[in-house]
Amino acid sequence: MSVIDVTDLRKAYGGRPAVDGVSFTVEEGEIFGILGPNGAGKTTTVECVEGLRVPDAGRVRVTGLDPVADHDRVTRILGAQLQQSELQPRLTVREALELYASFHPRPADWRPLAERLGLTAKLDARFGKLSGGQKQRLFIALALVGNPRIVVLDELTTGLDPRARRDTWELIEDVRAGGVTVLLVTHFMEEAQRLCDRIAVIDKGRVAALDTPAGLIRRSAGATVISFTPSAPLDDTDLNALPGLASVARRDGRITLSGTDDTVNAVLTLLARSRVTAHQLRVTDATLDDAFLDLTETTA
Ligand SMILES: Nc1ncnc2c1ncn2[C@@H]1O[C@H](COP(=O)(O)OP(=O)(O)OP(=O)(O)O)[C@@H](O)[C@H]1O
Repeated sequence: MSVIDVTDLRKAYGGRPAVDGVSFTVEEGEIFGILGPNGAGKTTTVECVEGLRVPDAGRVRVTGLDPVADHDRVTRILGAQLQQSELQPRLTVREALELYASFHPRPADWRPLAERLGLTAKLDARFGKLSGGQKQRLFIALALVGNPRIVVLDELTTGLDPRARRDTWELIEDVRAGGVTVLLVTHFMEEAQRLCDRIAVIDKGRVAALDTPAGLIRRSAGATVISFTPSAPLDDTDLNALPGLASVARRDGRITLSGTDDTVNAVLTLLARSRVTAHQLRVTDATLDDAFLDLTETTA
């Protein structure tokens, strides 16, 4: 069953389209990622889902409700991560958690949430005195304190150190295991690959691709990467003629090719025919990073 339906969403600022016909559906219980370069329209899209922005055209539904017309009901179902400016600097962490819990009819117990997010020692600290990472963790706690059915997290782990980032990922997995649907805006490929069931890659206000992380990697042109240091120079013309080739890069005498399994086989044949030995030969799957660059480059 879908809990978020976005159909042909459009939103322009001063005549410049920021979101230009975006459609996607989020199923109940999934972690759905929105990935895209800076300025692609990700935040505008999720703000329309949250009812914070009014679309110019298109249709947005959250559990069948219109986030603008039914804003109060939608805010009870959907927990959103706050922007920094929305919290008073003098408020303590405890006061913020109690205040936000009081907004909801059936809030979560904020104490275990604070514990899980490493905020227990900071309960009496004022918001204005928290580090960037601590503020970020508080925002995540506030998004979850209302026991939402859906949570929208925009730049979830920006500003967190690697340990806190991994802890947060585990927390999100727990949240999902508890039946909550997660809509996640992220720049981090590792985060998207680890957490998301499906990802919409947004570029220039449009959906460039929508698939599972593995599906996005498979469909990108250079799904397989082969790298080696040749014992003798190889001719560019021969390399560029390889079947299925997506990219060639040379650096410090090392050659890195991306393409398909056919590319790998053909380069091995080429090496054997040229009597060139490949030192430190590595064949790896492309990462979501590679797929992302490929998908967002080809939609100009
Ligand atoms: N309030 C606004 N007024 C005018 N232009 C805006 C406004 N908000 C966003 N934009 C523009 O709309 C486009 C999309 O912005 P948006 O914040 O949705 O992108 P994003 O994908 O979330 O970017 P980022 O990853 O950098 O946060 C950008 O060109 C941005 O400059």
